[in-house]
Amino acid sequence: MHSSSLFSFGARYPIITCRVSPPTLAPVASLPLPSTSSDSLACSLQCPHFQSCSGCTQELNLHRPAVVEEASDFFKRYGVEDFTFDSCRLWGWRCRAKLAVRGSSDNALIGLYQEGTHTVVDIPDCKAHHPNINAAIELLREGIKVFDVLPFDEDQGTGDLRYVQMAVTTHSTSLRAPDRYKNGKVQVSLVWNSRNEKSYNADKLQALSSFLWRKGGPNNEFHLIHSVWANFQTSTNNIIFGNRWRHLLGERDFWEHVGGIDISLDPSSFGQANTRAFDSLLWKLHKYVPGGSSVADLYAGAGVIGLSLATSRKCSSVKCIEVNKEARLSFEKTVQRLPNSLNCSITWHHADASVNPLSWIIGSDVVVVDPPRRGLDASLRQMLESVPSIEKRMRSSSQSSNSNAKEEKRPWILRARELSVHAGNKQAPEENNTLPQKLIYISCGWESFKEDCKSLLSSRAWELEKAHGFNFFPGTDSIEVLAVFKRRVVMKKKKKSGIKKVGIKKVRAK
Ligand SMILES: C[S@@+](CC[C@H](N)C(=O)[O-])C[C@H]1O[C@@H](n2cnc3c(N)ncnc32)[C@H](O)[C@@H]1O
Repeated sequence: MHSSSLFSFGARYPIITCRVSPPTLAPVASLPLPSTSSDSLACSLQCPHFQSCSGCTQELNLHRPAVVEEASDFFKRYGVEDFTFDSCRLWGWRCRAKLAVRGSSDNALIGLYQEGTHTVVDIPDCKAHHPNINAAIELLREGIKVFDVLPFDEDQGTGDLRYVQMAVTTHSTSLRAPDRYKNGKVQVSLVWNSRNEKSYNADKLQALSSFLWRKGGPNNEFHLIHSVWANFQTSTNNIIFGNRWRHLLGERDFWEHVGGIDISLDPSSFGQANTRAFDSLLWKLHKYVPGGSSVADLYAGAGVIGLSLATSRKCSSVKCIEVNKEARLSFEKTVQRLPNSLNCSITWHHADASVNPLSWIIGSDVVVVDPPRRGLDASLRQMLESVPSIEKRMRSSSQSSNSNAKEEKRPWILRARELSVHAGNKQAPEENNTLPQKLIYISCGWESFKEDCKSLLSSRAWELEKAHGFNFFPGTDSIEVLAVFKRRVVMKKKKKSGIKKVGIKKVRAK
């Protein structure tokens, strides 16, 4: 149970929508809206791991990370007076966690690194995790002990289990909607320190996964485990996952429901950690995309944003660009569950958005970018800043060239076309030379966003129309931003004609 309210702090503060949910799953009475120092207490983390674990940095005022005020002031400076902040769920929000496994089989440490070290802190009572992630961790800990699974030793490169990824699906249509979140099931991915499933320690992997399924699978009073996967990784670098994935037990497909569509997420593709907050962001985003638009979704992952727009805004075309080829399978599965009536050309391209970025946005009305924390690739940002001059050049060259379409020869475009997936009822539209009038920037990195935003605005190609913040990471001083830019209208200077103005007499109608 949670309380949901809208409260405004007047002109100086952003509008904050706060949904206060309790740290445990037991139903509690709605909490009154915090207004003074009692804010901090009502919305405090209350986590025993705070300060030893690097995951959370803010213990009080979870509903209002300090950066919100800075963001509000920043947007005001650029003409957006009505920045809003949606606070969403404050505890148990994390539906996707990657955790290191260290220590010994008798005393496994499953958690995050201590700030600035490679010492893993065990976090069995993490308040950010969906409670079923914590339950699955306990089961895993038991299995590690029973089967003498050796946690990874970074110095020696030895051991069996390096990391675990836990992802919760809250999409169970057999349950009543209010019961779905708390009954989420966990997809467990074990990152195994071997080349493949035939390696010397494969029997332990098999024993551990069977244990998780036996104790947490559908034959138990509480069905906790959705599925078990293995990822094989032997490299000495810090990269968590290797390239080889194996589905071991349970359902292969993992479904979630956000932004009005069912989405499939394989463990290897990017998924947002805060499912409910992402859902809120998507619904807000829909409002800014005119019906029937052509959309380019850059940094698309499995195409969740583009596909949700295709459905809700009846887009005429959606083009998703993503560098991780593993996301393709999830995209294809999601497309299969879209409504049959959709009259949209949908494509997903395995490509780097920073290489010839113009080719990806040409022909689109709206471009959506959702880059990693480091922000936009410089080549993409520069291209977006040059949109007006590119448009001008294209206009004059199309007037001078004849109308016969040229054969495409650029290798990176031909390659990306080969690696693309085409879905939807509609054929890909004829390529036209329009460039987007709207740019929607979704950001999880406030510092890089500010730099990109300032640069886009100083180019005078774009102006800010709206901005919203979402509490994607309660317990930290980070927020997710949704910023809407529109093309700046440039007033044409009147040409001096050189002819003297002749006074025009107003003739009154009689
Ligand atoms: C913050 S995630 C967003 C994913 C997706 N929009 C979603 O919400 O599920 C950023 C994505 O950008 C991808 N990416 C990073 N650099 C890229 C690039 N240069 N070109 C295309 N995709 C890139 C990553 O693989 C990742 O899937």
